[in-house]
Amino acid sequence: METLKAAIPNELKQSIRDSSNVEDTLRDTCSSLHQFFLHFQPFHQVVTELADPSYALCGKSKEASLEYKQLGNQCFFDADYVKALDYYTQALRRAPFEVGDMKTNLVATLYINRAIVLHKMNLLVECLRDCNRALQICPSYAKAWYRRGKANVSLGNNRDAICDLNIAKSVESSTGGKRQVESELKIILDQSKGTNIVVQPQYKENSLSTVGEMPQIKLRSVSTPDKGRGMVPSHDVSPGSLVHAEEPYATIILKQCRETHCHYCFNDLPADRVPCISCSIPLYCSQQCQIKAGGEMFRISTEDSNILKNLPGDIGKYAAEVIQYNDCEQKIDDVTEHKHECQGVHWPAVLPSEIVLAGRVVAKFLSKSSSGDIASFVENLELSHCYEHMPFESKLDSHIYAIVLLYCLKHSYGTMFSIDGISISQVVIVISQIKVNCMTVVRLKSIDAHGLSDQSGGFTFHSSVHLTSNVEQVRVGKAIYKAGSLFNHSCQPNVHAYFLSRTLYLRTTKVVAAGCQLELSYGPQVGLWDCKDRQNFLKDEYAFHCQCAGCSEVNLSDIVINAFRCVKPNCSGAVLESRVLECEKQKIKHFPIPNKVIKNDDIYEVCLHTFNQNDASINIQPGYCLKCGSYSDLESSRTTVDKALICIKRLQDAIQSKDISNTSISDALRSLHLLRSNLHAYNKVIAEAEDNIAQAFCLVGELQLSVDHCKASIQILEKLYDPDDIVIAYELVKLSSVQLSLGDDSAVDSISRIGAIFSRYYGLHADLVFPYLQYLRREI
Ligand SMILES: C[S@@+](CC[C@H](N)C(=O)[O-])C[C@H]1O[C@@H](n2cnc3c(N)ncnc32)[C@H](O)[C@@H]1O
Repeated sequence: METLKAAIPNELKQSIRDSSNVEDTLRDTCSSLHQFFLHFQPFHQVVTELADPSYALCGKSKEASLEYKQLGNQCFFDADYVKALDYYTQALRRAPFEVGDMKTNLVATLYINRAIVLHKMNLLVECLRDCNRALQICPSYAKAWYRRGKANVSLGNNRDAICDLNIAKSVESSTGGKRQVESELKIILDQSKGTNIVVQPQYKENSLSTVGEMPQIKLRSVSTPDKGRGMVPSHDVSPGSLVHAEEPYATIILKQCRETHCHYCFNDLPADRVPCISCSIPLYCSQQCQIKAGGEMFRISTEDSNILKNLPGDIGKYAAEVIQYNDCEQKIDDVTEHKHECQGVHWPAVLPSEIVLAGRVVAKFLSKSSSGDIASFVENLELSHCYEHMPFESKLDSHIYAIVLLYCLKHSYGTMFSIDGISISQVVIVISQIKVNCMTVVRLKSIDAHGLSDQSGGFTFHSSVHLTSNVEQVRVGKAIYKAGSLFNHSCQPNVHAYFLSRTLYLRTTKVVAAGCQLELSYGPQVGLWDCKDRQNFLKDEYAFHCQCAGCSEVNLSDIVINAFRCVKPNCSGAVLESRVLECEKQKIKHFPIPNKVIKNDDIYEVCLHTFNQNDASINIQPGYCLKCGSYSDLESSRTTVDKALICIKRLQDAIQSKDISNTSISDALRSLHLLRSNLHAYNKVIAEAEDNIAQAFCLVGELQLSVDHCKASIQILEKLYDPDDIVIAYELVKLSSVQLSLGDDSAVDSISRIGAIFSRYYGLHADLVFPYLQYLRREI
């Protein structure tokens, strides 16, 4: 890409810098750049490498698959099942579907090899699912029926096991094999004599289960002068109400999650992950997701399935059920998001995620449009964009990527569209729409103090240890939601956005009066960063200047979050550095002070002097206390704080490496003292230091001290955020787990508070989003 960029003539770059969609100059710059590339050999080279399957490493390869299979076999014989599992998955990723290995289909063989490993690892349901997959490909695969029978025995499903083994006996061709199955059958039949055989339900593929809560609130779109379109409710809405639920228009997994999360539903990948049938990039949690993303199903050879027709009545019915239930349930959507990328080509793996997402948006349009009229594409999408406000580098990148992407898509869509100034400019706009409207899909993950994470939602706890649990938000994907894009941003949001699988849910966290905007946070919010940092982030990421109440009205959090303390011993005033002060001064000037502030408000406590001034004559200087006007030498305080922070960082590293010494804790305690004597009591840095020290004390078993420091951290965060903010609930999760370990009765209060906050933010979905909650509830 850099070669392409460097070769573009300066004159053309200048036109791109000045290009605008409004004045229609964008089409000309797109057309000129396209013409330039057409005569530039390295461009053709780039496109060939990206879009020609013969150059790509993402296709299927029998040789590569067999190599991984061999490595898997070796690890299996060495009883290294974890590695064997991984090698068989890698082999499956690369195995071409139609290829045989000895007499059996290679993919089916690999599923069975992996099923045996899963059985050894006692992952029985996963083992059963792999057997089903092998049988869907080769219904008369005796080894697969046999393995299925063995897994069913381990699961206590004797009835199914007997059926499986009977089928295995019937389809097994060798006498030795038949004898082995017979002896296995005899053992189960003997065991089952005199006992009632339990009929278990068939183990199905993972399903995308969601709780059936539907939004009941009527919303309408309104137009506002400062934020464009926005969404408002038609009547008053109480906190915790579900106001919106939506499936995405298009999604893409983030590169760093490709090996850990399902490429379709974004949930954690299980041990029996399912690779794409036609290329070696995506991994799915189930066949359902694989089919929904790629549109391809395992194909059963008719010749092979005929063998099952010879089975006696009941057993034949049973076999048909095992190998076909997925097909019956599965409704295949013609518009699948991965199909057009799925020819083993390189571009979906190497282009930036946003560009691959733009490809998915375009592909969705193309597969739905009859004429391939790409000129009307952007209009149909009805999303806002920021092309005019994008910096030059982004404008240039989007021109280059739009041309490259269209050439890559051409390989899948042939003559459905022509590549010219019109189509390229449409894709440039789509790229800028993605910049403004794309949501990051996140998952909540809890990590205990020993670094173990809750992968499956199923917790196994030792009765004596209640581990501290840190709640972490993991960014897993990017998605476009068409109606969801109409909700504006606020740094003091009244709506909380979260995701179950790929579905977006929006829930109110405050009372919202009829006609008032429902606003969510695009990332930054009051309490997380100061006003300047939030505004810079929104400018860089979304290209707008935030006009929300949090950025225009004075609030306690923005004043104290980075503040120093006053030199006067008992003064609670905040002292600001110039960077923060500039931003706050703007707000103070426009804040109707006497009306809004009550004298005993915290905010009055930290900047009383400022409020006593007439707003016309406000003259605050960096380094002067906002309450009493005393001067502090911020340079010397900054030096002390920086030194103390080095020490806190050392403790953080020690926590990460689980190597905490008494010296590192006592050094951190001294640093905490220095922070407290230089920074304002509500400064976020103190909260973070308290939190680190709490974690360290927990790890060395000093649980009471851990509780004390955890509480100190929460007290500050309650000043920076709303006391009922979800961030406080995350902190309370840590506190309550240590309190439980101590047998401290106040755990009950902490857990009730967590429950109340979670149900406001996640409603009926709270337990699904954060299964650890169920464990905490059980404890009280
Ligand atoms: C996802 S869209 C929201 C819907 C948009 N207002 C529309 O008309 O389509 C994001 C765009 O809305 C505007 N916007 C959203 N929140 C804003 C805020 N707090 N301040 C200023 N503009 C905002 C910006 O133009 C931003 O690029």
